[in-house]
Amino acid sequence: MEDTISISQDVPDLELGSYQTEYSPSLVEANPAEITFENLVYSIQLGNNKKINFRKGTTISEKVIIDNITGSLRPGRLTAIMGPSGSGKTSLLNLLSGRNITGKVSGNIWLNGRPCEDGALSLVSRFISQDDVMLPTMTVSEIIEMAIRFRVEGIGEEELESRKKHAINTLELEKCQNTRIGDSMDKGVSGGERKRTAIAMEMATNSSVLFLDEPTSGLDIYTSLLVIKLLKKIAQSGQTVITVIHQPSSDIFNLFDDVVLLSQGKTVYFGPQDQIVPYFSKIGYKCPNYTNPADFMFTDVLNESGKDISPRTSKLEFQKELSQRLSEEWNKSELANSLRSRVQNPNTSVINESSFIDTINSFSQFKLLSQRAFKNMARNKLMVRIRVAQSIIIGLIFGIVFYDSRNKSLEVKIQNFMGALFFSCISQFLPVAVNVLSTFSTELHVVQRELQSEYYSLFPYFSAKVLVEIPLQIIGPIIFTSISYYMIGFRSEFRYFAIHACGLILLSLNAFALGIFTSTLFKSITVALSFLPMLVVIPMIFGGFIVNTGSMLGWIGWLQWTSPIKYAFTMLTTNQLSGFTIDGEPVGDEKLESLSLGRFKIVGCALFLLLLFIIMIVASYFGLLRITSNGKLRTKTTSTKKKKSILLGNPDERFIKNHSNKF
Ligand SMILES: Nc1ncnc2c1ncn2[C@@H]1O[C@H](COP(=O)(O)OP(=O)(O)OP(=O)(O)O)[C@@H](O)[C@H]1O
Repeated sequence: MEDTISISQDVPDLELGSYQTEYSPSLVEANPAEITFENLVYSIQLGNNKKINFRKGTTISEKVIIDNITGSLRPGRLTAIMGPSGSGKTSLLNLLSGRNITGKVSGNIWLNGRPCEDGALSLVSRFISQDDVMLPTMTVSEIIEMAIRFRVEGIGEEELESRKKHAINTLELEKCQNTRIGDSMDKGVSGGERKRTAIAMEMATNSSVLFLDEPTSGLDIYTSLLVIKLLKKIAQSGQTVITVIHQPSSDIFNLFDDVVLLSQGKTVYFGPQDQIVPYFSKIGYKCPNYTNPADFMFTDVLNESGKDISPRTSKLEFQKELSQRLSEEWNKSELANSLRSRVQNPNTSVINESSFIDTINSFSQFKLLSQRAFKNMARNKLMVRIRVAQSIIIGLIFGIVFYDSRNKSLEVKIQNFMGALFFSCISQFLPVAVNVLSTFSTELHVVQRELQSEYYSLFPYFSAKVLVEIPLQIIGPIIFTSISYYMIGFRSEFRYFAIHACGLILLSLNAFALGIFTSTLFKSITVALSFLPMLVVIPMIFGGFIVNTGSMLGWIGWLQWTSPIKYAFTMLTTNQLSGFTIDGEPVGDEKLESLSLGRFKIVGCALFLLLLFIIMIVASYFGLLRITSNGKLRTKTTSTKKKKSILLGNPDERFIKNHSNKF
């Protein structure tokens, strides 16, 4: 066994046909890394949704997802994790890579014999998730370049170019390197190119271990084969490559060095790919000639197709019994014994600091993220155009509808002014909140993925996002005010115009913050969009125009002080009516008094709008922190320093006596 699964530097070169490019694995300077794990158990508490097993009359409050798995993943080898849907493939990958763990974990994981608690493995590994979301406005080349810049502090242009070129060449992305990623509305690269870009992003920086969750999902057979061939090349360069895969074709299956077969969270097979057919044949499952071994495992072994299930046994129970039986067979096998002895004698070679995946400092992250956000906004012409067009069109409509109100009778003039001021506020609040919510919800997926991949941290991202968006929220109200203000006939001196524009700008910033905050409340954009009207209608009702807030019941009237529309409306109305007299009569102040807008005047209202904006931005930050840390605001994150000290430290004592392995 030791021979069959030993690390082979002498793996024969693959026939890559037209994909054979000049490939120099020298870029990967990372140390070879062996991941070993023993008795891994991962279970989820079912909490309030306790499942009741009516037959046995017991309450199950825990679901075991990974059930006592032991194994070794070695450098230079491409390992496939396979199994039926729901068998625990993604959970095992997450467990090994230390991502998305929401349940209880027991067992041990080591990297070259060092205990990998506290997510230390993330320092030397990259994870490519199934949802390869990327900013649609960026090109393949820019995405790879950004990934490198986020990893290497102060990288020189020459090295950057060489790393980028290497990644592009290796992943066969030359043809589409200047094509934008695109999305469903604006088609960009193909699905296969997108997948390869995701791999290129991660392999452009050194890493000893590469985890992939279904890299071939949604791809045709030909492109899937290409992707797996590329993974094989990466493995041959010395990395440990582990991929979850669904139903591979026989060509793809033959490329794997090792296979992990799971059923109901249990190990059914864990060893060399070329031993799988003999192994199952030995325990009574003979693979027919000319049959894809992967198909054979799914149909003949894991489902025992053709076998009659007793009508008294449910499919689930049958599956459980079968998994139990197959895993017992596995545990008794010679291959399992060899694997256990491998786990007891792992490679314990030193891991150099050069193998650690770095991130740049927070200020450099902020700089890069601001540049990216500006570029993204400049390219996202549709959103900018919509914002500008909205301001022009609504400004013109207001100008026409309320045209020259100044020269109407006093009653008409005041009625028109009130209507124009209130709906000016609404026009700079509602559309902004909806636009921000819909665009930010899409961006959020990208940010979540990048945060998980530890390209940057949330604070630099959020600061850059707010900084870059502020100008857009300023331009809209300025355009709107420039068009409508003088057409309506508001006070003509410039200072009144400036105060009017400032009030609307501050309101627009509040709408921006509300849009971001709402997107952090819900996982689904549809739910968030349905919830938003409620968050907008309440400030509208308490805005001071629809209902006289002075007449409201005290226990509900306080809500007016939380409404940014109220402060903006008060600011704009005071700006137009304060000190307005007719024949010495203080008509404007009387009107203001009758509106019960409160004692805050222009400056006070501006300060409150600023305060509400700050509160909402801080709330948005914590909302983002909550959703990007899986709902746990105070997640225990281990510092990079601690992770480094774990990996640079001595191997576990139990392995020191066996310190004889060499790759
Ligand atoms: N956080 C969780 N809460 C509850 N159940 C979970 C959780 N995570 C995983 N599961 C359950 O654990 C089982 C294994 O899930 P996992 O996603 O690992 O399976 P999989 O083999 O990758 O499936 P697929 O091939 O369909 O993606 C499934 O039944 C899933 O519903």
